[in-house]
Amino acid sequence: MAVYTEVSDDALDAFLEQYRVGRALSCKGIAEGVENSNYLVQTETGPLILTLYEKRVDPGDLPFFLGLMDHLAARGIPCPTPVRGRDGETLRLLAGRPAALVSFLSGMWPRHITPHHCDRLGTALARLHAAGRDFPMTRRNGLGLPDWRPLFDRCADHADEVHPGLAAELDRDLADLEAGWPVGLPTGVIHADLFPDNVFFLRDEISGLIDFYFACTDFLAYDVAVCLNAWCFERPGELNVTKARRLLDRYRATRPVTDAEVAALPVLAQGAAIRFLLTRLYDWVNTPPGALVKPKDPLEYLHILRFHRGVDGAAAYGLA
Ligand SMILES: Nc1ncnc2c1ncn2[C@@H]1O[C@H](COP(=O)(O)OP(=O)(O)OP(=O)(O)O)[C@@H](O)[C@H]1O
Ligand SMILES: N[C@@H](CCO)C(=O)O
Repeated sequence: MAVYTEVSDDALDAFLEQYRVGRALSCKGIAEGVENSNYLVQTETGPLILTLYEKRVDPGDLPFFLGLMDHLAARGIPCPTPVRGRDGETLRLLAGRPAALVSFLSGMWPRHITPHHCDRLGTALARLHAAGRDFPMTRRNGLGLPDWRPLFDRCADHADEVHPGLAAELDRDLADLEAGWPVGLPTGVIHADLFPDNVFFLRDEISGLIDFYFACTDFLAYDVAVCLNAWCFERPGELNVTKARRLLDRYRATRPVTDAEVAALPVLAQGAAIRFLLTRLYDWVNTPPGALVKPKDPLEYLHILRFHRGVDGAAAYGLA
Protein backbone atom coordinates (compact mmCIF):
# COMPACT_ATOMS: atom_id res chain seq x y z
CA MET A 1 0.00 0.00 0.00
CA ALA A 2 1.11 3.51 -0.59
CA VAL A 3 -1.83 5.81 -0.31
CA TYR A 4 -1.39 7.74 2.88
CA THR A 5 -3.35 10.83 1.83
CA GLU A 6 -6.82 10.50 0.32
CA VAL A 7 -7.84 12.99 -2.35
CA SER A 8 -11.54 13.89 -2.74
CA ASP A 9 -13.07 14.18 -6.22
CA ASP A 10 -13.65 17.90 -5.70
CA ALA A 11 -10.07 18.52 -4.60
CA LEU A 12 -8.76 16.57 -7.61
CA ASP A 13 -11.01 18.49 -10.03
CA ALA A 14 -9.83 21.82 -8.61
CA PHE A 15 -6.20 20.62 -8.77
CA LEU A 16 -6.42 19.52 -12.41
CA GLU A 17 -8.10 22.83 -13.32
CA GLN A 18 -4.67 24.38 -12.77
CA TYR A 19 -3.20 22.32 -15.65
CA ARG A 20 -4.05 21.90 -19.30
CA VAL A 21 -4.71 18.17 -19.06
CA GLY A 22 -8.51 18.08 -19.18
CA ARG A 23 -10.69 16.55 -16.50
CA ALA A 24 -10.15 13.33 -14.57
CA LEU A 25 -11.89 10.27 -15.99
CA SER A 26 -10.68 8.05 -13.13
CA CYS A 27 -8.22 8.11 -10.28
CA LYS A 28 -6.85 4.97 -8.62
CA GLY A 29 -4.44 4.64 -5.71
CA ILE A 30 -1.28 2.64 -6.55
CA ALA A 31 -0.47 -0.11 -4.08
CA GLU A 32 3.29 -0.32 -4.78
CA GLY A 33 5.88 1.94 -3.17
CA VAL A 34 6.23 2.86 0.48
CA GLU A 35 7.32 6.48 0.68
CA ASN A 36 4.72 8.65 -1.00
CA SER A 37 1.05 8.51 -2.04
CA ASN A 38 0.75 7.71 -5.75
CA TYR A 39 -2.34 7.76 -7.95
CA LEU A 40 -2.84 6.78 -11.55
CA VAL A 41 -5.10 9.49 -12.99
CA GLN A 42 -6.74 8.92 -16.36
CA THR A 43 -7.40 12.37 -17.78
CA GLU A 44 -9.07 13.48 -20.97
CA THR A 45 -5.58 13.88 -22.45
CA GLY A 46 -4.12 10.56 -21.25
CA PRO A 47 -2.76 8.82 -18.14
CA LEU A 48 -0.68 10.71 -15.54
CA ILE A 49 0.86 9.89 -12.18
CA LEU A 50 -0.15 12.09 -9.26
CA THR A 51 2.28 12.00 -6.32
CA LEU A 52 1.60 13.51 -2.92
CA TYR A 53 4.88 13.81 -1.03
CA GLU A 54 4.70 12.37 2.45
CA LYS A 55 6.65 13.02 5.62
CA ARG A 56 10.03 11.50 4.72
CA VAL A 57 10.47 13.83 1.75
CA ASP A 58 11.83 17.26 2.66
CA PRO A 59 9.75 19.80 0.68
CA GLY A 60 12.93 21.86 0.27
CA ASP A 61 14.35 19.03 -1.89
CA LEU A 62 11.41 18.88 -4.30
CA PRO A 63 12.68 21.57 -6.70
CA PHE A 64 15.87 19.48 -7.07
CA PHE A 65 13.97 16.23 -7.75
CA LEU A 66 11.44 17.74 -10.14
CA GLY A 67 14.06 19.92 -11.84
CA LEU A 68 16.28 16.86 -12.31
CA MET A 69 13.50 14.77 -13.90
CA ASP A 70 12.70 17.66 -16.21
CA HIS A 71 16.38 18.01 -17.14
CA LEU A 72 16.94 14.28 -17.75
CA ALA A 73 13.70 13.81 -19.69
CA ALA A 74 14.69 16.71 -21.95
CA ARG A 75 17.93 14.80 -22.69
CA GLY A 76 16.17 11.60 -23.67
CA ILE A 77 16.32 9.70 -20.38
CA PRO A 78 13.06 7.74 -20.07
CA CYS A 79 12.09 9.23 -16.72
CA PRO A 80 8.86 10.88 -15.60
CA THR A 81 8.43 14.42 -16.94
CA PRO A 82 6.83 16.80 -14.44
CA VAL A 83 3.75 18.44 -15.95
CA ARG A 84 3.70 22.23 -15.81
CA GLY A 85 0.54 24.01 -14.69
CA ARG A 86 -0.98 27.01 -16.44
CA ASP A 87 1.30 29.12 -14.21
CA GLY A 88 4.41 27.23 -15.36
CA GLU A 89 4.87 25.57 -11.96
CA THR A 90 5.30 21.82 -11.41
CA LEU A 91 4.80 21.77 -7.66
CA ARG A 92 1.68 22.78 -5.73
CA LEU A 93 -0.41 21.74 -2.71
CA LEU A 94 -3.14 19.10 -2.69
CA ALA A 95 -4.95 17.79 0.40
CA GLY A 96 -2.40 19.63 2.54
CA ARG A 97 0.61 17.94 0.92
CA PRO A 98 3.11 19.06 -1.71
CA ALA A 99 1.99 17.37 -4.93
CA ALA A 100 3.06 17.01 -8.56
CA LEU A 101 1.76 15.43 -11.74
CA VAL A 102 4.26 13.52 -13.87
CA SER A 103 4.05 11.62 -17.14
CA PHE A 104 3.01 7.98 -17.02
CA LEU A 105 5.64 5.48 -18.20
CA SER A 106 4.66 2.13 -19.71
CA GLY A 107 6.33 -1.14 -18.81
CA MET A 108 6.83 -3.45 -15.84
CA TRP A 109 9.73 -3.84 -13.47
CA PRO A 110 11.46 -7.22 -13.82
CA ARG A 111 10.56 -9.74 -11.14
CA HIS A 112 13.23 -12.19 -12.30
CA ILE A 113 16.54 -10.52 -13.14
CA THR A 114 18.55 -11.91 -16.06
CA PRO A 115 22.00 -10.89 -17.40
CA HIS A 116 20.13 -9.15 -20.23
CA HIS A 117 18.45 -6.81 -17.73
CA CYS A 118 21.85 -6.01 -16.19
CA ASP A 119 23.25 -5.29 -19.62
CA ARG A 120 20.50 -2.74 -20.36
CA LEU A 121 20.78 -1.27 -16.90
CA GLY A 122 24.51 -0.63 -17.33
CA THR A 123 23.90 1.46 -20.44
CA ALA A 124 20.93 3.30 -18.91
CA LEU A 125 22.86 4.19 -15.76
CA ALA A 126 25.82 5.55 -17.72
CA ARG A 127 23.45 7.59 -19.91
CA LEU A 128 21.75 8.96 -16.82
CA HIS A 129 25.12 10.04 -15.41
CA ALA A 130 26.10 11.65 -18.70
CA ALA A 131 22.76 13.48 -19.01
CA GLY A 132 23.08 14.78 -15.45
CA ARG A 133 26.47 16.35 -16.10
CA ASP A 134 25.11 19.81 -16.90
CA PHE A 135 22.32 19.80 -14.33
CA PRO A 136 22.96 23.03 -12.42
CA MET A 137 21.56 22.11 -9.00
CA THR A 138 23.26 19.98 -6.35
CA ARG A 139 21.94 18.06 -3.36
CA ARG A 140 23.99 16.51 -0.58
CA ASN A 141 23.49 12.76 -0.21
CA GLY A 142 21.43 12.58 2.98
CA LEU A 143 22.30 8.88 3.31
CA GLY A 144 26.03 9.08 2.64
CA LEU A 145 29.00 8.03 4.77
CA PRO A 146 28.61 10.78 7.44
CA ASP A 147 24.96 9.78 7.96
CA TRP A 148 25.48 6.05 8.50
CA ARG A 149 26.84 6.14 12.05
CA PRO A 150 24.05 8.41 13.41
CA LEU A 151 21.49 6.14 11.73
CA PHE A 152 23.19 3.07 13.22
CA ASP A 153 23.16 4.70 16.68
CA ARG A 154 19.39 5.08 16.42
CA CYS A 155 18.83 1.34 15.97
CA ALA A 156 21.98 -0.31 17.40
CA ASP A 157 20.23 -1.28 20.65
CA HIS A 158 17.86 -3.54 18.72
CA ALA A 159 20.30 -4.86 16.11
CA ASP A 160 21.14 -8.05 18.00
CA GLU A 161 17.43 -8.92 18.23
CA VAL A 162 17.43 -9.06 14.42
CA HIS A 163 20.65 -11.10 14.24
CA PRO A 164 22.95 -12.05 17.15
CA GLY A 165 26.21 -10.08 16.99
CA LEU A 166 24.92 -7.68 14.33
CA ALA A 167 25.61 -4.51 16.32
CA ALA A 168 29.31 -5.34 16.80
CA GLU A 169 29.67 -6.46 13.19
CA LEU A 170 28.20 -3.22 11.85
CA ASP A 171 30.24 -1.15 14.26
CA ARG A 172 33.44 -2.69 12.84
CA ASP A 173 32.32 -2.22 9.24
CA LEU A 174 31.45 1.41 9.86
CA ALA A 175 34.87 2.02 11.38
CA ASP A 176 36.53 0.39 8.33
CA LEU A 177 34.46 2.46 5.92
CA GLU A 178 35.09 5.69 7.83
CA ALA A 179 38.83 4.98 7.63
CA GLY A 180 38.92 3.80 4.02
CA TRP A 181 36.26 5.76 2.12
CA PRO A 182 37.70 7.07 -1.15
CA VAL A 183 38.12 10.74 -1.95
CA GLY A 184 38.20 12.65 -5.21
CA LEU A 185 36.34 10.19 -7.45
CA PRO A 186 34.30 11.59 -10.38
CA THR A 187 31.17 13.14 -8.92
CA GLY A 188 27.80 14.11 -10.35
CA VAL A 189 24.09 13.50 -10.14
CA ILE A 190 23.27 9.96 -9.05
CA HIS A 191 19.93 8.18 -8.71
CA ALA A 192 21.05 6.40 -5.51
CA ASP A 193 18.14 3.92 -5.40
CA LEU A 194 18.03 2.32 -8.86
CA PHE A 195 16.63 -1.03 -7.70
CA PRO A 196 14.73 -3.33 -10.09
CA ASP A 197 11.38 -1.95 -8.88
CA ASN A 198 12.43 1.48 -10.15
CA VAL A 199 13.25 0.31 -13.67
CA PHE A 200 10.52 -0.56 -16.18
CA PHE A 201 11.07 -2.82 -19.18
CA LEU A 202 8.90 -3.15 -22.25
CA ARG A 203 9.68 -5.87 -24.81
CA ASP A 204 13.12 -6.45 -23.23
CA GLU A 205 14.19 -2.79 -23.43
CA ILE A 206 14.18 -0.18 -20.67
CA SER A 207 11.07 1.98 -20.92
CA GLY A 208 11.26 3.90 -17.66
CA LEU A 209 13.46 4.92 -14.74
CA ILE A 210 11.43 6.18 -11.79
CA ASP A 211 11.62 7.26 -8.16
CA PHE A 212 14.24 9.99 -8.14
CA TYR A 213 13.53 10.90 -4.53
CA PHE A 214 16.95 9.84 -3.22
CA ALA A 215 18.81 11.44 -6.13
CA CYS A 216 21.75 13.57 -5.04
CA THR A 217 25.29 14.63 -5.88
CA ASP A 218 27.85 11.95 -5.06
CA PHE A 219 30.45 9.62 -6.59
CA LEU A 220 29.13 8.23 -9.88
CA ALA A 221 30.73 4.88 -9.09
CA TYR A 222 28.73 4.71 -5.86
CA ASP A 223 25.57 4.56 -8.01
CA VAL A 224 27.17 1.67 -9.93
CA ALA A 225 27.83 -0.06 -6.59
CA VAL A 226 24.19 0.39 -5.51
CA CYS A 227 23.08 -1.28 -8.75
CA LEU A 228 25.62 -4.08 -8.45
CA ASN A 229 24.15 -4.97 -5.06
CA ALA A 230 20.52 -4.59 -6.09
CA TRP A 231 20.70 -6.46 -9.43
CA CYS A 232 23.53 -8.97 -9.37
CA PHE A 233 23.16 -10.91 -6.14
CA GLU A 234 21.24 -14.09 -5.68
CA ARG A 235 20.39 -14.83 -2.10
CA PRO A 236 22.05 -15.23 0.31
CA GLY A 237 24.90 -12.95 -0.70
CA GLU A 238 25.89 -14.91 -3.78
CA LEU A 239 27.15 -12.74 -6.64
CA ASN A 240 26.22 -13.77 -10.17
CA VAL A 241 29.47 -12.71 -11.86
CA THR A 242 27.91 -12.85 -15.33
CA LYS A 243 25.31 -10.27 -14.30
CA ALA A 244 27.98 -8.08 -12.67
CA ARG A 245 30.23 -8.28 -15.72
CA ARG A 246 27.40 -7.38 -18.08
CA LEU A 247 26.35 -4.42 -15.94
CA LEU A 248 29.90 -3.09 -15.54
CA ASP A 249 30.95 -3.70 -19.14
CA ARG A 250 27.92 -1.93 -20.58
CA TYR A 251 28.35 0.93 -18.13
CA ARG A 252 32.02 1.32 -19.08
CA ALA A 253 31.20 1.18 -22.79
CA THR A 254 29.14 4.36 -22.38
CA ARG A 255 31.12 6.11 -19.62
CA PRO A 256 34.74 5.05 -19.34
CA VAL A 257 35.67 4.76 -15.67
CA THR A 258 38.98 5.71 -14.09
CA ASP A 259 41.44 3.26 -12.49
CA ALA A 260 40.66 4.87 -9.14
CA GLU A 261 36.96 4.10 -9.58
CA VAL A 262 37.70 0.47 -10.42
CA ALA A 263 39.99 0.14 -7.40
CA ALA A 264 37.37 1.71 -5.13
CA LEU A 265 34.54 -0.55 -6.25
CA PRO A 266 34.80 -3.06 -3.35
CA VAL A 267 34.70 -0.35 -0.67
CA LEU A 268 31.93 1.55 -2.49
CA ALA A 269 29.90 -1.65 -2.74
CA GLN A 270 30.50 -2.34 0.94
CA GLY A 271 29.26 1.19 1.70
CA ALA A 272 26.25 0.79 -0.56
CA ALA A 273 25.42 -2.46 1.25
CA ILE A 274 25.60 -0.90 4.69
CA ARG A 275 23.48 2.08 3.57
CA PHE A 276 20.54 -0.17 2.62
CA LEU A 277 21.17 -2.52 5.52
CA LEU A 278 20.88 0.42 7.94
CA THR A 279 17.72 1.97 6.47
CA ARG A 280 16.12 -1.47 6.38
CA LEU A 281 17.25 -2.20 9.95
CA TYR A 282 15.86 1.14 11.11
CA ASP A 283 12.51 0.42 9.44
CA TRP A 284 12.54 -3.17 10.75
CA VAL A 285 12.89 -2.16 14.38
CA ASN A 286 10.54 0.82 14.06
CA THR A 287 7.64 -0.75 12.17
CA PRO A 288 4.84 -1.89 14.48
CA PRO A 289 3.61 -5.49 13.97
CA GLY A 290 0.62 -5.56 11.62
CA ALA A 291 1.60 -2.30 9.84
CA LEU A 292 0.30 -2.07 6.27
CA VAL A 293 3.74 -1.61 4.75
CA LYS A 294 5.97 -4.66 5.30
CA PRO A 295 9.59 -3.65 6.00
CA LYS A 296 12.28 -5.12 3.74
CA ASP A 297 14.68 -7.73 5.08
CA PRO A 298 17.89 -6.11 6.44
CA LEU A 299 19.71 -9.46 6.51
CA GLU A 300 19.66 -9.74 2.72
CA TYR A 301 22.10 -6.84 2.82
CA LEU A 302 24.18 -8.34 5.63
CA HIS A 303 25.06 -11.21 3.29
CA ILE A 304 25.96 -8.75 0.53
CA LEU A 305 28.05 -6.70 2.95
CA ARG A 306 29.98 -9.80 4.02
CA PHE A 307 30.66 -10.69 0.39
CA HIS A 308 32.31 -7.34 -0.34
CA ARG A 309 34.28 -7.43 2.89
CA GLY A 310 36.01 -10.55 1.63
CA VAL A 311 36.75 -9.17 -1.82
CA ASP A 312 40.34 -8.58 -2.87
CA GLY A 313 39.82 -6.35 -5.90
CA ALA A 314 37.39 -5.49 -8.67
CA ALA A 315 38.26 -8.75 -10.50
CA ALA A 316 35.74 -10.39 -8.14
CA TYR A 317 33.04 -8.52 -10.08
CA GLY A 318 34.22 -9.89 -13.39
CA LEU A 319 36.32 -6.86 -14.35
CA ALA A 320 39.34 -7.74 -16.42
N1 LIG B 1 5.85 7.77 -13.89
C1 LIG B 1 5.28 6.60 -13.61
N2 LIG B 1 4.71 5.86 -14.58
C2 LIG B 1 4.10 4.68 -14.30
N3 LIG B 1 3.99 4.18 -13.07
C3 LIG B 1 4.54 4.86 -12.05
C4 LIG B 1 5.22 6.10 -12.27
N4 LIG B 1 5.66 6.54 -11.06
C5 LIG B 1 5.27 5.64 -10.15
N5 LIG B 1 4.60 4.62 -10.73
C6 LIG B 1 3.98 3.46 -10.06
O1 LIG B 1 3.89 3.76 -8.69
C7 LIG B 1 4.64 2.81 -7.92
C8 LIG B 1 5.29 3.49 -6.74
O2 LIG B 1 6.16 4.53 -7.20
P1 LIG B 1 7.48 4.87 -6.41
O3 LIG B 1 8.42 3.70 -6.46
O4 LIG B 1 7.98 6.18 -6.91
O5 LIG B 1 6.90 5.00 -4.94
P2 LIG B 1 7.47 5.62 -3.65
O6 LIG B 1 6.51 5.30 -2.57
O7 LIG B 1 7.79 7.08 -3.88
O8 LIG B 1 8.86 4.94 -3.53
P3 LIG B 1 9.58 3.67 -2.90
O9 LIG B 1 9.83 2.70 -4.04
O10 LIG B 1 10.85 4.31 -2.43
O11 LIG B 1 8.73 3.13 -1.86
C9 LIG B 1 5.61 2.20 -8.92
O12 LIG B 1 5.99 0.89 -8.59
C10 LIG B 1 4.80 2.21 -10.20
O13 LIG B 1 3.92 1.12 -10.22
N1 LIG C 1 15.24 0.35 -2.47
C1 LIG C 1 15.14 0.41 -1.01
C2 LIG C 1 13.76 0.84 -0.53
C3 LIG C 1 13.23 2.12 -1.13
O1 LIG C 1 14.10 3.16 -1.00
C4 LIG C 1 15.46 -0.95 -0.41
O2 LIG C 1 15.35 -1.95 -1.11
O3 LIG C 1 15.80 -1.01 0.78
